[in-house]
Amino acid sequence: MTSKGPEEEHPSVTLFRQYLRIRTVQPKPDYGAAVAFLEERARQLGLSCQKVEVAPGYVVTVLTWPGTNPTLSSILLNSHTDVVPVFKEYWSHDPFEAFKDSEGYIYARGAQDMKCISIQYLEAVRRLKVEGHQFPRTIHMTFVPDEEVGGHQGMELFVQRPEFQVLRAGFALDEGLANPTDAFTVFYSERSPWWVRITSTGRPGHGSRFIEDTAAEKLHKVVSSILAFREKEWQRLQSNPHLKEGAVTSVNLTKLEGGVAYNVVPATMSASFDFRVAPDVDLKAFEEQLQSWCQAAGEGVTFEFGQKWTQPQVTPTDDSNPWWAAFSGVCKDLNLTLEPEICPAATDSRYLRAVGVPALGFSPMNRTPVLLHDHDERLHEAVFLRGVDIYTHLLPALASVPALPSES
Ligand SMILES: CSCC[C@H](NC=O)C(=O)O
Ligand SMILES: [Zn+2]
Ligand SMILES: [Zn+2]
Repeated sequence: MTSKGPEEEHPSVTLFRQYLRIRTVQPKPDYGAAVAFLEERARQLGLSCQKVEVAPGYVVTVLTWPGTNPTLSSILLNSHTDVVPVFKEYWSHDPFEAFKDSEGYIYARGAQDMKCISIQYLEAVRRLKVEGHQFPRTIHMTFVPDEEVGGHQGMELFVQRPEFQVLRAGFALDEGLANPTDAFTVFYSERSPWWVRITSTGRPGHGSRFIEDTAAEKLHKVVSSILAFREKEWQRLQSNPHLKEGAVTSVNLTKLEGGVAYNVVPATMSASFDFRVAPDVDLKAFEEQLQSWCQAAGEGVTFEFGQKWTQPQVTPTDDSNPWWAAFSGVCKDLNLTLEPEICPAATDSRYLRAVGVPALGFSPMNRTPVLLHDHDERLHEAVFLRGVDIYTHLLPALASVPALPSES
């Protein structure tokens, strides 16, 4: 399916490259251009297009292909429209040009995360419609803003809206990760992001003196406790070949703040940590642990949250879950090897799962290095087109799952 020159490029690849050129890059994404692009897709596909402004300037675009049995819950195909910033000087090609090299690799921010998937959904639906198919369940494609900065002005608000209730989502697909091997990664849960800022206060004074009870000394103690915990989790991961990254809790020290001059001992210093808490962790006990690390460091050490997710959910990956049975059944028929895992990072799936919608994180990219958020993010056009094929098989199965006990 690889095409060589632009004149023989597959139209789905051309569309993908057009979408990649829209600069929906944080922190100032051009959402207007993305919404206009999606409205035009809806028009071309003969699908209804609803725009839900969840916050001023933040529009969720919903394209709907109605099913034949409106009593059944629907399939939600979710993708976010924003992409992360770039360090342009490290790229081999302009990250918003969607350059395709002679081998067929498409270079662009969003090539993996996750503009590929938006277009794959659209192209799979187009193909199935053209072939005259109709399925019992309605398929909604949701294109949401703001995911890359936490989804607080996107999916988090959307799931609380009446427009979301009306969709009656029974099951959702969302993003996953590329897999460098022959297998495909699928996420059934994710770790909870806890962004924690620890502030230490202590006695100030002249930098030449042996001052006791300084902010720095106490902050150092907490940092040591947390980094020791990090090491323990890292060792746990390293020593057990059955554990994948998402199954342990990670933490990184990502910010240190404080101080005004070399010779002034500051009264306040802070350290910020990005924790990703595994879904089997008792969150109450974990917060108590944070508390006790701070207390052990001395007086005047406190913490606050920049992000605190407390509703981790797991979508079952056994045949008791009819959605999993349909999804994995198709993969089996297509001879795709699945590697079910817990997503190490956070996606909009957490908001969906938290309101009771089972969700799988799946980006159909195998034999592809994980380049999301990285320099030279790229995807081979053949892998992209194979992804369209895969969705072309997944959608009929998912949209034909018979009525669940709760639906009859
Ligand atoms: C925790 S809100 C930020 C969400 C972000 N998601 C994708 O990279 C992440 O850092 O996982
Ligand atoms: Zn993403
Ligand atoms: Zn991302």
